[in-house]
Amino acid sequence: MQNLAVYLKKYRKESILAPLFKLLEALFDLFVPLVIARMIDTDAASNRHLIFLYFGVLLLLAFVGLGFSIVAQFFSAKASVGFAGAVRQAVFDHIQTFSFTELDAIGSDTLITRLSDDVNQVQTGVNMGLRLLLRSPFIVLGAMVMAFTINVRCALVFAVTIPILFGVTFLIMMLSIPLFGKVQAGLDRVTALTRENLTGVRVIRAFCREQRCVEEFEENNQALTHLNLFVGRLSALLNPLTYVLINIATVVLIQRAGVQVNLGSLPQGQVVALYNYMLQIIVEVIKLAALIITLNKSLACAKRVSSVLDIKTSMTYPARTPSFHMEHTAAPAVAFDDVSFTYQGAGAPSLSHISFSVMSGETVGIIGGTGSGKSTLVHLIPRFYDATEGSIRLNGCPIQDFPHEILCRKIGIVPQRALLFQGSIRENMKWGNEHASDEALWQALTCAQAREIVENKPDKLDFHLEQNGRNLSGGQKQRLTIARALVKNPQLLILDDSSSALDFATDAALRKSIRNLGDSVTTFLVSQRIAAVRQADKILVLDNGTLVGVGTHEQLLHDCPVYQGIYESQFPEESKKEREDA
Ligand SMILES: Nc1ncnc2c1ncn2[C@@H]1O[C@H](COP(=O)(O)OP(=O)(O)OP(=O)(O)O)[C@@H](O)[C@H]1O
Repeated sequence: MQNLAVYLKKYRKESILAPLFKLLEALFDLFVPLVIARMIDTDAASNRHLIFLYFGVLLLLAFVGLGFSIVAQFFSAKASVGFAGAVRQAVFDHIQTFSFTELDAIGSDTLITRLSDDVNQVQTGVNMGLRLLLRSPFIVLGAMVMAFTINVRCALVFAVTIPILFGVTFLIMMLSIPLFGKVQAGLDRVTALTRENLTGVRVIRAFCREQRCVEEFEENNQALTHLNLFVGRLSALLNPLTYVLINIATVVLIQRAGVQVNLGSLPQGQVVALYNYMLQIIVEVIKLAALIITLNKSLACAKRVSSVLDIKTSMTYPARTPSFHMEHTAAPAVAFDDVSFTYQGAGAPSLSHISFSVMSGETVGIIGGTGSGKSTLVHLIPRFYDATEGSIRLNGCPIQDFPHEILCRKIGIVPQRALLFQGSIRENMKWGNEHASDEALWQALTCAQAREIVENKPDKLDFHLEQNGRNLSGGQKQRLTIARALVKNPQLLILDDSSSALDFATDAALRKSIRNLGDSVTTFLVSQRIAAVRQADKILVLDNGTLVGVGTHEQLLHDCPVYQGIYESQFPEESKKEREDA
């Protein structure tokens, strides 16, 4: 958790001043019962002015205490809010460094809970901790010391009660700490279900799964509620237990003090002072109990936030570009050499011993059945994942030697799921190149067969896209994401099944304009459709993670049984005719 403490260091001054002012407030509070005792023990008839003086002192103590309390609150709020802001930013920045392997392993739902709810809990913990962590024990122990200055025999009641109080508090704390972690994990599950439900609402309704979703949510929500209730009850035990203990102690105290008052060895005012000290202890122990519950929650949340910061990304990039002479223009644009890849936690490899090379300017089709490894293969090129075995080279240079920005600049990838962000079309297009002119944007849109879509929108390039581009159709989104990748002028363009929502004519026109991009652009077209890849210079056929064929459409029809099978299933008439002709 030291990795979180670093962010509080920036608020060192506030973190010292907040408890300090709280201690000053506490010190003033401790004098109040003494002044009241003096007031009671003063003969009112002969010393009226003294009574008014004590009254004035009491008012002064109250106002000065209030002033200290406000200042302490200011500093603790400043420190805790600033600290939480810095932690939130640090966690967000750190997540950006994660490779897909880490993101897959930890899961986005728990990251959202940790970044929002957990950080908020830590903020509350820091705020309360700075104000009360020292104040409450200080008042409890201070009240005991003051009691000893009044009467040692009565003060012994305090000396016995206070350690028992601390013991009970500690026991409940130890029991509840691990449960708070479980509560947050339960919250992760509920967040995951909510997210899945909201993002998949159309599918859920189409399959009439609303009732099942409600039941599943209810099940998890109930489990979370029960756990929360159990932890709440456990923590709530603290208050009645401490009340009972203090009330017993108060009865014993009054009995002892009463005896001494009867004997004439203790003035009545001092009994009231002792009683007031006992009341102060009750109030502070209640605050302490609330503080401990909050701190427990905060600690459990802080551990979860800290564990995100502890994750080291498995992907590192060099700071410097490989020198120009290391990138050979004559070398293949992309070369896979005996590449295998297994997802973390998956038993079997998703790709096994893949070797092929592609020259600059070539168009490569990747085809294969569902789950054959097509997306996995293209995800290795921009280093979404690193190959578990073998090597991948770009222009003769290992991909691990490219700094992140250079790799990003070289490769334009259009993922299977078209994703656009809230903002104007122009803003989205400029993700590819922030300096791109409108002319360059229109060029990319034209190439991606998206010009008409934008021209028909009321504000053209300024048309506002909703979150996830939900005010566009699936095909429109796909074309805009292709245009976004083209704005980059990438050397490598990867289209991962990104024309699946396009009609045949648009798909054909798109492929034609991509083929015309020129010799400097190497294109990977991932598809399950033969029509989408048949004109590629080279087609890779994947079957269950292995490369079972490489060649042109004609070559593969001749010598790749898997390709033949796909062709027959998609073009039954033609393949029948070809067989008859043969
Ligand atoms: N993040 C992941 N974690 C674990 N296994 C994965 C992950 N992504 C994919 N896989 C597995 O890897 C294999 C290849 O998946 P991949 O997505 O590359 O197939 P694909 O050929 O692109 O399929 P499709 O045409 O359906 O998109 C599948 O068995 C899949 O279950």
